[in-house]
Amino acid sequence: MATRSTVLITGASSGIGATYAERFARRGHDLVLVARDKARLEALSARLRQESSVVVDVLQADLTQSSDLAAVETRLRDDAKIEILINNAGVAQSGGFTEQTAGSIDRLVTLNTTALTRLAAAIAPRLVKAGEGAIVNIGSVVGFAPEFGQSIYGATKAFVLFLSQGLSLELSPKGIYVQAVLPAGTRTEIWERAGIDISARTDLMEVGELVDAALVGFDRRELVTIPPLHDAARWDALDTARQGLLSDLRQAHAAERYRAGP
Ligand SMILES: NC(=O)C1=CN([C@@H]2O[C@H](COP(=O)(O)OP(=O)(O)OC[C@H]3O[C@@H](n4cnc5c(N)ncnc54)[C@H](OP(=O)(O)O)[C@@H]3O)[C@@H](O)[C@H]2O)C=CC1
Ligand SMILES: N[C@@H](C=O)C(=O)O
Repeated sequence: MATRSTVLITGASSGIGATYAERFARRGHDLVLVARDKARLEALSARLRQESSVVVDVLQADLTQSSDLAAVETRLRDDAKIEILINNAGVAQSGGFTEQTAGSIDRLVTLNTTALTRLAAAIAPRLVKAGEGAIVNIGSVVGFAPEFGQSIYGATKAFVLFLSQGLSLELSPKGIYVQAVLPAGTRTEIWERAGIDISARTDLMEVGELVDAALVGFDRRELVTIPPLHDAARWDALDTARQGLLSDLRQAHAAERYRAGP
């Protein structure tokens, strides 16, 4: 990837996305920043232009709205300078499953999965044609953890991990790097936005530390980056066990244990 290739970051007005913007600007990358809050995007852009002398473009978009999503897809398809997509925009779940409404479910699923997938699909063909580029999808350790009680949110993050692993198998042979980043609790506005009280939480990672760790994985071209996981062997063992299961699954007959009988 060109040293000054442009990075498009969704959810760039705060938190992890805004921190990615700072870090890539420091690395000399031009930026396209996407979110709903144009004032915050403009303020961040002005600061980064001044601090890092990079080109920063603001693209206001609500990625749950089809016309806005289509505009970002068009930018990803048409702007040959964009070689890196940071698929970051996301919302957490407020309340339990039975407290959800059609609207809250649509927002969670549309932003965290549909928009992320559509944007990856928009840039991938152009990156494949160029033979280089990167797609970074921000998942979550909650995607491993139905026990954490955010069943829909966690399902969207399990989707992000699965999609990233699948895209890597399909695209890495064509020169495209795909990374899934799985943070654990990180101190950002996502909690307040979801009405979740974190005042008693002592286990939240600071967002700068999170993004810096994610970028270490990025620079190493790691497929699944889990910044809070100190023992990488734990993930390796889990994914190896998953892969080991595959050969047992394609069977013409049901398992004995499911055979109706006396
Ligand atoms: N913080 C944490 O503990 C963890 C976060 N994550 C993931 O990290 C990612 C970033 O979240 P984080 O930085 O923590 O949270 P923030 O709430 O700080 O940032 C979320 C970003 O997404 C944008 N956004 C929200 N809704 C929309 C929308 N409809 N259209 C476009 N942009 C939108 C927000 O901007 P605006 O309101 O201006 O649109 C904001 O820039 C998410 O995918 C989240 O699931 C994963 C694990 C842990
Ligand atoms: N965003 C957090 C949960 O709400 C997380 O992914 O840990």
